[in-house]
Amino acid sequence: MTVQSWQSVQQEFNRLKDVHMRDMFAQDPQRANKFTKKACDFTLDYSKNRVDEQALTALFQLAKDHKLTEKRDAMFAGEIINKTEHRAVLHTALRRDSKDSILVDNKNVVNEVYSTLNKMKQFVAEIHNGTRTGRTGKKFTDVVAIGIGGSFLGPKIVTEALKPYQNPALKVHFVANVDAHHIVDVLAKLNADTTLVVMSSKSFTTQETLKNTETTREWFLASGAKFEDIAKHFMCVSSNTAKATEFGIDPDNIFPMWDWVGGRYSLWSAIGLPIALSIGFDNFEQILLGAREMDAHFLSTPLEDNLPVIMAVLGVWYSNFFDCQSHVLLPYSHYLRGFPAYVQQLDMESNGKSVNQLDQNIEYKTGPIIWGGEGTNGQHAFHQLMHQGNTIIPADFIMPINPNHDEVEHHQMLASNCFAQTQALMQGQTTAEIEQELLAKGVDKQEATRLAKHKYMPGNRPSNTLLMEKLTPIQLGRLIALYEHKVFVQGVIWDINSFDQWGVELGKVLGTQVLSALQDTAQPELDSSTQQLVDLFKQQIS
Ligand SMILES: O=P(O)(O)OC[C@H]1O[C@](O)(CO)[C@@H](O)[C@@H]1O
Repeated sequence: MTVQSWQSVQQEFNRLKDVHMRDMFAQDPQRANKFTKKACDFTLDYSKNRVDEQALTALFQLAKDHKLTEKRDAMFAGEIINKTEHRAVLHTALRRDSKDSILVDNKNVVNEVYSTLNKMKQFVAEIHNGTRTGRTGKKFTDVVAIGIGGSFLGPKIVTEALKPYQNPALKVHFVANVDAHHIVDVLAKLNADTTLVVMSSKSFTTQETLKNTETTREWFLASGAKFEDIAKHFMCVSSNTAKATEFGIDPDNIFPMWDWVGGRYSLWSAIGLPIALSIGFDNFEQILLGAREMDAHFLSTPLEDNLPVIMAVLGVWYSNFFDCQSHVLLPYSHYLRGFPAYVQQLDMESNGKSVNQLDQNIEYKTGPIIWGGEGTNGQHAFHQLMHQGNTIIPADFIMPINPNHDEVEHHQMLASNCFAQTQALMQGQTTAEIEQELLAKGVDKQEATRLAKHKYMPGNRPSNTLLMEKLTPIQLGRLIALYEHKVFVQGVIWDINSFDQWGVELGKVLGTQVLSALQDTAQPELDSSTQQLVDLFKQQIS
């Protein structure tokens, strides 16, 4: 980080670190209005953060000094910004207008994107209208979507979030884990004659995905199908056409992916095929359109009014100055219950880094631990620590104002809990207030003083509230793109490469070695603890 920007923000932190948001609200009746921005049908209220205009100015300057706008434009233009894998980063090309042009190796990638989208569109229509059937001529009723990480989380959470748009005649089942309890349970309910399998793996080397697909292929053949029937039932999305064909997938059934799309940024590509199969291609296009709108907002809005930038600089403020370790996502929406897990991969796989773009080790904090869960459930579980634990956890409260049901009172209760949690986190409750309450209830003075200590709510705990009118395909596209860009901005400020993921590789290599020890096909050198676990497993497995 440039020393000057760092120092300016540090000064702001020193000025504000002991100021309570209660006092900020009391002193400025315009505070909520001042720190609320509307864009892309979102309202972002970030007034319950420990900042004022001066601190925010320093934070935006930090982003400017890290050449945010230049780096953002370089990403959108297809420059090789992933410098450890020597790749462009162009998930935004997946949602561009068909008339646009972005050149990678002298090829307009937007044309490739649209030829794949057209192939998806035709495929989805054929499955939905029954012109493409299974081997016995029956219409498909189920899709088993196999993939993991970025080839799973995006399609799964989007399909789940858009339940009201799902086609009831075609049920999509997602399977990721190599733990066969999942695939076995899923397949047990299905009829192979009416089941379509979509295997998604950008690399086509991922152990879990290959194994689950093999198991599904065995199940399919055991149903009486012949080897040549596989072509009618197994589709695949991959950038590794050679490996996919070698595996037995018909080349016509391979939907392409490109190395300029990272797995965790890929739901907009053919990796989104299970989404389109579930909610229809028109709705899938709406998701792309929403993301395109958020891209336009990110590209053209001054940093001070730019939603992903505001959320990003606030995150940096808490990680690097308040020393916060985690960030919690709290969707007050059952349909968005998977969103924290999605952002967890997006953010932690992107920004969990400790070497900068100049190949130097860095000491400052980078990506926070992302976690969360749906409201109000969390209020009866982990919110205790958010309110009274001795660590600050910045929170994003996310809520659609209009639900997809007619239970008005339920929704009012949901909203009141969401808003009240932001209020409780911000204002807290002083020991004097608590003591007063206890005395009024007839508790004696000594007991009231003692209890007040335990009931004390420090408050001053920051949160953003992100409201949307309704959770629709277009709005979900905007929401996901908002978080993608937030992660990008933070990566720029931390001067890291947000687009590689070397940290997951060693586990894969060692996993293969340990497997050879479990299967007695090799005797790798293992540390005594790992060897002991292998021996125990082999002794006790029946
Ligand atoms: O699509 P693939 O190549 O099977 O990879 C799945 C996931 O595995 C990872 O490489 C991590 O192991 C993710 O980045 C990726 O989304």
